[in-house]
Amino acid sequence: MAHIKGEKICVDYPIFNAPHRSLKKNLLRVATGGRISRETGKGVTVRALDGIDLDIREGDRVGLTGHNGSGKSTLLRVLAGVYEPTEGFLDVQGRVASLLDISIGMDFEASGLENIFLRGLLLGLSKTEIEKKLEEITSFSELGEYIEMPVRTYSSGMVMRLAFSIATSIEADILLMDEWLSVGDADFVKKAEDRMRSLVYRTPILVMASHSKEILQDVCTRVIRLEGGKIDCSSQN
Ligand SMILES: Nc1ncnc2c1ncn2[C@@H]1O[C@H](COP(=O)(O)OP(=O)(O)OP(=O)(O)O)[C@@H](O)[C@H]1O
Repeated sequence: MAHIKGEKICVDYPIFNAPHRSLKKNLLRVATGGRISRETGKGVTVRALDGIDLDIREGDRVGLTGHNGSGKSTLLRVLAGVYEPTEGFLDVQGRVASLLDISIGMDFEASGLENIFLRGLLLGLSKTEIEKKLEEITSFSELGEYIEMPVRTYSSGMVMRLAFSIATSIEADILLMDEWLSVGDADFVKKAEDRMRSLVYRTPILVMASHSKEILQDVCTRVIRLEGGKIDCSSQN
């Protein structure tokens, strides 16, 4: 069974070359960002996550919301295994698909077809799995003969179509997203929306950050609000 369990997760970012002198207190009283600390001997750090407890099970579609700098992307990266918690415990059971930056790792000198393999491998698919999906991904992208051309010859919208078609072809137990994905021109957007929904509803667990109340209400079964790296318990539903 897919499952995410976290206890008192903290993430500190060390800041190199940061000024050691604090600005006046009234300037520091801001509504955004993690807590900046200047401990002697430790240098300057930003505590982006501060004691996060999580218990996410199959069937949960969890929305992460909160101000800029409240820790949403950091939490997604911790769940994706990009960052290790500085403190606390995290157990992620299941195959994780991270759609945090769908065009990362794209080789612009390689063809669309070659990029399907490259991206597929990065997403954790085997070569055989990618071969099985090749036809479907190519046809969904509607890139026609361009699929055999180097990606550097694509427009930015064409690159996103390709990246989106690959990213949404995966099968995973846990899906991580930074905002609802929507790409392409008016015609493509409609079918991209259907494809996103199909992916989200067939994946046992979704964790998605979003600033859109409508998307969170529409897609998620519960919402976690982060505030300065902590869970705002009063806002959970
Ligand atoms: N690479 C980094 N180095 C240092 N500090 C960082 C880094 N990435 C994020 N932070 C800090 O961590 C805190 C949380 O940032 P994070 O990107 O997780 O917030 P967010 O909720 O995703 O924000 P947004 O809504 O703007 O995307 C902020 O205070 C930010 O300044």
